Amino acid sequence: REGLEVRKSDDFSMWYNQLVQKAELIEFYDISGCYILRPASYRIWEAIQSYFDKEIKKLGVENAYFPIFVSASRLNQEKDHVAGFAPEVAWVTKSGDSPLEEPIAVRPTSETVMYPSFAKWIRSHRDLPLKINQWNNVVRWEFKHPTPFLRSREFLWQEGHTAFATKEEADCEVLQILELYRSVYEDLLAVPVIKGKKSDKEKFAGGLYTTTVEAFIPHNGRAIQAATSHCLGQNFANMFDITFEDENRFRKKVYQNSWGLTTRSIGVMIMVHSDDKGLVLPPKVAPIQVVVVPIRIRVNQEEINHLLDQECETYTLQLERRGIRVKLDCRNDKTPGWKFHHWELRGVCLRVEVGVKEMHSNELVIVRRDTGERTVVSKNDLCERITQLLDTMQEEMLLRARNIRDHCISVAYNWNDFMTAIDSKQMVLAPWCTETRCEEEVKRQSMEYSASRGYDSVEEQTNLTGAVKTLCLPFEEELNRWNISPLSAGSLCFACHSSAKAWTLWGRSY
Ligand SMILES: O=C1CCCN[C@@H]1CCCn1cnc2ccccc2c1=O
Repeated sequence: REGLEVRKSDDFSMWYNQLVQKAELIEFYDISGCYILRPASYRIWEAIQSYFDKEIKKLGVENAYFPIFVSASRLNQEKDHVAGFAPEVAWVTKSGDSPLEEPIAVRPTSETVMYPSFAKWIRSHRDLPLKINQWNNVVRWEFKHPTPFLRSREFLWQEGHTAFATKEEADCEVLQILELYRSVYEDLLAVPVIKGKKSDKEKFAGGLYTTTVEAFIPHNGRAIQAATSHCLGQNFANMFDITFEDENRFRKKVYQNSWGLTTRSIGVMIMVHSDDKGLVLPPKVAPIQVVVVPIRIRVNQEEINHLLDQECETYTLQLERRGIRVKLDCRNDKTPGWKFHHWELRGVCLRVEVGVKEMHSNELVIVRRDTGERTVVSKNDLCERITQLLDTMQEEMLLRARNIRDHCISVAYNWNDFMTAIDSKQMVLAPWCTETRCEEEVKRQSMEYSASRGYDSVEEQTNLTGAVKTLCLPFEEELNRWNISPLSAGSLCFACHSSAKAWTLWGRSY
C-alpha cells in the first residue's frame, strides 16, 4: 500500500522512518547510518543551498573546495579538543592489499584541512578578512542510533571558515550568520528556532563561544540543535600560527569564526510539519507546489473528458509561466482519489481539482495540504489565488508551529517543577548558575529520574536518552518575546540554589 501504515501519535519513530521512504525522500542502504538522498530530498537541499549561498555571497564569502582526507599529524594538531571526538573519526588504512604508510582520516570537519593554508595565505592585514565556505560532505562514525537526516555517519553541510583582524569583526559575523540560520529555518522551512548561546559544557571545545539556533519536535518533546555559529577567538591562530602584520607593522594573531548547517534541517522540517497523510512541505522548498487533477466523468464521455484534459493543460501552462512548480496528473489509469492520496503523501502544497461542472460554471476547487481547506475560485483568478494561497500557507505553517512550540516552554524555579515539565514533553526555562559541574549533576539526576520512571522502555527503539541538558542561554530578544523579565538580584539556581547568573533553556534532545 502506498500510504502510511502508522500514525504520528502512535509510533513517532516508525511513522518518520516509514514516511521518508514512502514519500520517496530516502532509500535505505546496507551500511548502517548511511542513507540515499533521492531526488525529492536533494531538491529540498538545493533550495536551502541556493538561499543560504546567495546570502553569504552578499557578505563577501567565497566558496572553495578542500580535500576530504586529513593526515593523522594534521588532525592531531588540535588534539586537545579532537580528543573528545576521536572515536568518531573514520580512517583509511590501506589501498587495495597494501597498507598505507600513515593512516589517513576522512574529514569530520575541515579546520585542520583548511587552517594550514590560511596561515600561508594570510600575511598582511590587507589579506583580511578571509571568508571561505565549502559545500561538502563529512564523515563522523557515530554510535548513537542513526536517523535519516537527523543523525547519519555521512552528511552534507556547508562549513564556513572566516578570519578577521579584530575580535569585534568576528563577534559581528557570528551573529550575522546566526541570523541567516534563523532565516533558513523560519523563512524557508517554516520551522521556529530559538537563538542563544551554548553553555561551557555544550559549546565547541576548540572555540571561544558557540551561538546556536535550537529547534523543537513537539511530538516527542525533544529539542534539536539546528545550526551553530562559533567564535573561535585566537585558539586556532595559536595552533596553526595564523598571523598578520597590522598597519603599524606589528605581528598579530587573527580572530576566527566557523559555522555550519547540515541536511539535518530537512529532517527537522519533516518532523515538525508532516502528518498521518504524509509530507507537508512549506511552499518555498516544495519540489512540486501545485498538482492539477481532472475529475473526469466515469461513463464513456470521451469528448468531454478530452476537453477537460485540454483545460487542465491550459491551467498548468499558465501556472508554469508564473514560475509555480506545477504538475499535471491526467493519468487515465488512476482515479482522482488515488491521485489525491499520492500527492498528499509527497507533500504537494495545493491541489487544483478541475471538474466537468467547471466547464460550465468556470469554477475550480483549490485544496490546501496543510489545512485541507477547499477554496472555490473562478478560472480567471487561478494564478492570482494560487500565488496568494502559497504565501498564506508558508506564513501560517510557521505561525502554527511557533504557537505550538511556545506552548511547550515552561518556566521552573525548582527541581520538582523542572522535571515535571520535562516529563510532560516541555522545554524548561530556569534561572541557572551556569556552572558546568551543576549541568553535569542535572544530567545525572535527570538520567536517574528517567530510569526510575521506566523512561527508557519508551525510547528503546531510538535509544534517545532521558537525560536533560542545556539547549542554550536564550538571547535577550527571545526572553523579551516571551515576556520573561531579567533575573532579579538574589535569584537562585533551580538545581543547586547557588546564585543564578542567567535564564537557561533546558530539554531532552537528539
Ligand atoms: O560545528 C562546526 C561548524 C562547521 C565547522 N566546524 C565546527 C566545529 C566542529 C566540531 N567538531 C565536531 N565533530 C568532530 C568529530 C571528529 C573530530 C573533530 C570534530 C569537531 O571538531
